[in-house]
Amino acid sequence: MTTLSFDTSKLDTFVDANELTMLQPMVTLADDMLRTGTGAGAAYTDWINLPTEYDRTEFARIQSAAKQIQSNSEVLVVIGIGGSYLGARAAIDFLNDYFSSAYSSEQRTAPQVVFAGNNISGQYLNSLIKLIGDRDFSVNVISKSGTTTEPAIAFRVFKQMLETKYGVTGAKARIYATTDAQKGALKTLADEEGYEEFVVPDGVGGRFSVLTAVGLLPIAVAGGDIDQLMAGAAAAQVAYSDSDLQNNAAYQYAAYRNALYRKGYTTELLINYEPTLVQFGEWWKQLQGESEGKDGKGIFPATGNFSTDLHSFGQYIQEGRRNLFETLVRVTEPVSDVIIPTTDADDGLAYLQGEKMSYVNRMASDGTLLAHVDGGVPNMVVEIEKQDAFHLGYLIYFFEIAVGISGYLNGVNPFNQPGVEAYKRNMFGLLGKPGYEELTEQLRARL
Ligand SMILES: O=P(O)(O)OC[C@H]1O[C@H](O)[C@H](O)[C@@H](O)[C@@H]1O
Repeated sequence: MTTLSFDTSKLDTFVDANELTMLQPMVTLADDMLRTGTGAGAAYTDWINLPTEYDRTEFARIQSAAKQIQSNSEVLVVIGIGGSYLGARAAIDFLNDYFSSAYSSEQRTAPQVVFAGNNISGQYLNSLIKLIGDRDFSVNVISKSGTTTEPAIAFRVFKQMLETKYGVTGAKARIYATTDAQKGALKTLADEEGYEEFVVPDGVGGRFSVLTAVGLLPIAVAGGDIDQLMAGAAAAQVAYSDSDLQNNAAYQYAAYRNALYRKGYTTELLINYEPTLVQFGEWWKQLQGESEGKDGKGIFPATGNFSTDLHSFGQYIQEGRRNLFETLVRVTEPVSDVIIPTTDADDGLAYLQGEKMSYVNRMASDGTLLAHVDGGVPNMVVEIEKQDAFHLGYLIYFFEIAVGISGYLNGVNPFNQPGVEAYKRNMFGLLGKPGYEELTEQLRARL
């Protein structure tokens, strides 16, 4: 089996092979724009070669910082929003036991990694503070711009907590700042206070930054093998470098999505059958949504956590409006398994006794796929062999390179996100931030 297989055999009734061939010239052009830096947003495409061209010295510093945190902290608070936390959260869930975050100190082999600054809820923050209790903790504050409101508020709170607990000097030694190399409020503060700093490279946008210090430090603290993560991404960098659709599964994925979109399939559901993959879907949603949803177009990215959601909106997928398609992400070898117990009790499960749950799960996914295809929902399958760091790196790169091609195929700049500013402006206006006086008046009059 290959590291990642991409199966489009159930698309036959939706997309003709000929349609893909017709897209090849556009894919070739998109590939050229992406790789020669002649496309829109080219200044933000350094993630393409990141798996092989990263700062080795900083990488070693990340590993020693992770060891330091593991040695003096029971908890690491990762403060960030969007691309500054989704990748780490996805990877940590993907690589660890589902409930590892709830383990007791005795059960734990690495610090508990918790996330703050990804919402504006005081209730959430209070509950997190309660969870940390009197345990030793460190903070990794992450913001590429260094000016995002949500993490800035959370950082104020945790900085104060650290100073109260460890004193001003002690606190500084427990704060790790991941931000721009030159600019932003966080960079200025980190320089002034002397925090250990890590860099979000200029040419890597937030949603493409999981393989930089942004993702790597929290992942390493949680015990993830970041060498293997980078090795997997590097292998994918080689595997997905050919512009010929026949030889490039990531490009095929981009082209099929485009063909489907043109036919009115405007919502894509990324499907999983493992709770440890749920957060991967959240990471993917930002990657797709911010890259493609602009200029009045783009596929709407959503997720399906199965079989759970089959019992909630499964009905809609099967028989609702026919504008959906699904991309199933599944893992061949289960991380662990349960054998369905043998019993005399007549609970209707006699035909399954002695079977592995992974077998039942597999049959559920195969059966669902066929049912959804029969119901008019195109399905593609991305399958990785194992749920480990190497395969995760490979999978991340698959989706990243695909979205670059996909954005260009749909005629948008996949590397900006101008629309995200609209809510921020209104929030600042309503909060009365200096410089927004006129807007403040206009908005308040409308409420
Ligand atoms: O890392 P930061 O600069 O704090 O940005 C965090 C996130 O917020 C922004 O609004 C952007 O739209 C996202 O692309 C980004 O990942």
